Amino acid sequence: MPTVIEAENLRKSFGEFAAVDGISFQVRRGECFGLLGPNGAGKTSTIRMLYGYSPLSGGGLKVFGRDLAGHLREAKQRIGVCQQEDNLDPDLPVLENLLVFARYFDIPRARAEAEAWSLLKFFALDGRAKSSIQELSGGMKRRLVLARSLINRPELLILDEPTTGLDPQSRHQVWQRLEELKERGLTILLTSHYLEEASRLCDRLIIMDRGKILVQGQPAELVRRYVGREVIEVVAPSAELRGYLQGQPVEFEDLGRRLLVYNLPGDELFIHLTRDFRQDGCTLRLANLEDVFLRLTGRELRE
Ligand SMILES: Nc1ncnc2c1ncn2[C@@H]1O[C@H](COP(=O)(O)OP(=O)(O)OP(=O)(O)O)[C@@H](O)[C@H]1O
Repeated sequence: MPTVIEAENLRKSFGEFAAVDGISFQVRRGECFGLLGPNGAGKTSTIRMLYGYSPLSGGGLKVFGRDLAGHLREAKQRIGVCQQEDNLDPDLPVLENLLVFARYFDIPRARAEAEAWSLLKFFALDGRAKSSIQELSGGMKRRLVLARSLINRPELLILDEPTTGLDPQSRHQVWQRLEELKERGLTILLTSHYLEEASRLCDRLIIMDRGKILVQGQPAELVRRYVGREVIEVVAPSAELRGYLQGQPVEFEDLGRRLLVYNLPGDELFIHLTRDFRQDGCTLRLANLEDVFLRLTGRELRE
């Protein structure tokens, strides 16, 4: 499968500080690729380089098979970008926001109008075409920004935290639309600090922390490799339970108010804990990407 993005030892520094500290990854055509990590991991700094908004401090970057710096103008015609902040024009109604944006790509008016209406329909905003931006809810604004990022029919869509700040219902609505775009073959690169978003949408992802890549791979595979199938979660663990676990052939992560037990040999431990440490409130759940981050760093993804 052809490669859409090839990042080789990519670096971004602000003075002495390395926000992106030599990361390498490839995004293939048609896949949804994620950059997952806590606040400050370097996700936004990375993707700003990918769409030419911020120059590299070091390393190499090819987009659509060619060095990005050497064909930036042409590449920008083929990329859609949705930044974290809703930078819509508050002085223009919904439809005009799309049409004005289309001018940056020299899209003829008639084609821009047809495209804009089709996008408004796709994002369930066609009833709002004449509304002012101030009248829109947070979810509608985000869907409009997404619609705007598709006005030039991009081959690559870059999304910086597409659902941050949205309520769960709006978030699911955005996920459904992104899944449909994926099915149509669009290549998507997104950043996120929601593990559910990353697991659901991404074919492959990298987990970043402090400017570096911790791991990369398919979400389910990473969970299997670093955590296993299930995890016992204990809320407010007692000293007795902690003492008991010390003597068991399991690994656990003690976060103080929460304790997580990994690499469970079978059901016996959970049965034992729920029987003999009933007051500790143990639950058994499926392992997830948050556990992977915790296993690798000893810290929580969302602190
Ligand atoms: N223009 C800048 N000048 C100085 N430092 C910066 C600048 N932009 C980002 N940083 C720093 O670089 C680091 C990475 O920031 P970045 O925004 O890339 O992280 P992030 O993973 O996208 O986090 P978030 O989820 O909060 O957006 C942070 O420590 C941030 O303070």
